[in-house]
Amino acid sequence: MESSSGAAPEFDYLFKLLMIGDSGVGKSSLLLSFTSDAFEELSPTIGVDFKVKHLTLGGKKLKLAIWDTAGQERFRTLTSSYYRGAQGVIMVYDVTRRDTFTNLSDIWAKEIDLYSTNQDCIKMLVGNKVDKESERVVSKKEGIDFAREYGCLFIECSAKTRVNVEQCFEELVLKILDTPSLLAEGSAGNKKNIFKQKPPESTDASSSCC
Ligand SMILES: Nc1nc2c(ncn2[C@@H]2O[C@H](COP(=O)(O)OP(=O)(O)OP(=O)(O)O)[C@@H](O)[C@H]2O)c(=O)[nH]1
Repeated sequence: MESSSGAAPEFDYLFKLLMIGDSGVGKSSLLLSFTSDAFEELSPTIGVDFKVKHLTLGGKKLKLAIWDTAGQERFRTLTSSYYRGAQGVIMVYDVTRRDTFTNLSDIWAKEIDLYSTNQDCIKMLVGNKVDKESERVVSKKEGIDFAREYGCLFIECSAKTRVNVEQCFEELVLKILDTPSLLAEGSAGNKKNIFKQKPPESTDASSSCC
């Protein structure tokens, strides 16, 4: 996206990331923690929410368009379209709720297989709410084993304390930067990049809900 004045491009790569997982696991909280360094009580997402984050990683200027989907079935509409063109998918579960972990294989991994348009799409498994260690019911080893079986990256974090939140997004992005087919798609010069898809009110550094 080079400006007509010939100024330096706003970014080298634009990547679309998607967040999925059961309702209440902390997807929106993780996104808020990453984009605004904040943690506050949030209402359940309706449909899909969207934020943009600029960062420099691996010497590249990046623009991340991060789509935060609703976990509640009744708010999930147009599901397949969320996946279109995503270079990375973040699958979140709550380490204090076993059902959110079992639903990874029952629901969320199946959805990725069904809808992801990108064979090389990088998957990141995230066990959230590790600040509630005394209430933990899913062990770190179970997370590691699941990630190995499904070919995902893996991290445990807390949106509340911000432990590992930046690492979660950065490790995913570094892996995307390491994958030539995904890089080509996200390149600023690629006319088919995801801003042709008109995300819901895609305003910079802000969020919108539909
Ligand atoms: N203790 C703790 N609570 C968290 C953490 N992350 C989120 N929460 C809380 O968990 C609840 C659900 O968080 P959300 O971010 O709305 O969850 P969500 O996955 O986006 O839910 P949907 O929008 O319904 O899909 C809220 O009460 C959050 O404050 C965390 O890391 N630690």
